[in-house]
Amino acid sequence: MTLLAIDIGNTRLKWALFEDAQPGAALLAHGAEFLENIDKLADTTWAGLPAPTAMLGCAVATDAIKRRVEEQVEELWDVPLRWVVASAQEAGVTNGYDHPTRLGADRWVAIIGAWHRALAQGPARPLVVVMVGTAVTVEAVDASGCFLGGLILPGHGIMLKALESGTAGLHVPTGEVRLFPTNTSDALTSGGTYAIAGAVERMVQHVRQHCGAEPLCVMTGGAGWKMAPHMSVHFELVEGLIFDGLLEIARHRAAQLG
Ligand SMILES: Nc1ncnc2c1ncn2[C@@H]1O[C@H](COP(=O)(O)OP(=O)(O)O)[C@@H](O)[C@H]1O
Ligand SMILES: CC(C)(COP(=O)(O)O)[C@@H](O)C(=O)NCCC(=O)O
Ligand SMILES: [K+]
Repeated sequence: MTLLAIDIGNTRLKWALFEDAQPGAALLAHGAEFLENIDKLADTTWAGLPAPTAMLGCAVATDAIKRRVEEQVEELWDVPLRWVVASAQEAGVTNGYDHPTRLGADRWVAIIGAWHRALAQGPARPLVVVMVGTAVTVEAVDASGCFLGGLILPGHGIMLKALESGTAGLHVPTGEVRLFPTNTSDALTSGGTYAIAGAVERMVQHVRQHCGAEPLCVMTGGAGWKMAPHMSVHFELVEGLIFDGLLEIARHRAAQLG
C-alpha cells in the first residue's frame, strides 16, 4: 500500500509518496510548491502519480488553502485525505499544551517524528525539536515522551518584513551572517539568525535543567540549512521530519485498528 503524505505550511506545500505506510518506507516521489501554485498540482506533478492507497496530511494554512488541496486530490483519486490534528496523546507522545488541539498540527507531527527518531538511536532521552519555516518553533520533550511546551518566533522573512515596515531606514538587501556586522544588511541578517540560534540555545538549557539530561536537538524546515552553520548547540538536521512523523502516525493508527 502506498501513502501520499502532505504538509501544508504557511509558505509551501510539501508532499511525498511512500511505498508503504510505515517508517523507513521507500520514497517514490516528492515535491514542494509555494502556496500560490497549488492549484496546478492536479494538472501537473500529481497527474503523473499512481493513485495512492491512503493519504495523510498536516496543515497549518487557512481552511481555504486546505480546501483547495482537497479539491485537487478529489479530482484525481477516490481516496480520503485525512488531516492530523494535535491531540492529548498519539504514537507514544503526550501533549502538555493547555489546549492540546490548539497546538499546530505540523509541530505535533514533527515532535512525533523526532521522538521515534531518537528512540531508534538508543535509550529514551529528552528532545529539543526545531522547525525553521515561515515561523520558527522550538519544542521541548522530556525522556518519557511528554511534550512540555515550546517557543514560537518569527522566521527570517517575517523578522525582516516587520523591521522594514516598522522603521524608516531598514530597506536593504539581504546580507551575510557576521559575528560583528558592520553594515545594515549584515546587521539584519545576523540579528535574525542569532535570534533563532539563541532561542534554541536557551531551550536546550531549559530542558537540560528541567530533565537533568542532555537533550537531543533535531532541526528541520525549509530554512533549516540556512541556520545550520550558525547554531551554538549540537543538532541533527533532518529534512523529512514531518514525513517521518506522518509515517509513524499512520503505522500507529493502523496497529490500533488491528
Ligand atoms: N528553495 C526554497 N524554497 C522555499 N523556501 C525556501 C527555500 N530555501 C529556503 N527557504 C526558506 O524556507 C521557508 C519556507 O520553509 P517551509 O518549511 O516550506 O515553511 P512552511 O512550512 O512554513 O511553509 C521560507 O520562508 C524561506 O525562508
Ligand atoms: C506556529 C505555526 C504558525 C508554524 O507554522 P509554519 O512556520 O510551519 O508555517 C503553526 O504551527 C501554527 O499555526 N500553530 C498554531 C498555534 C500553536 O501551535 O500554538
Ligand atoms: K511547517
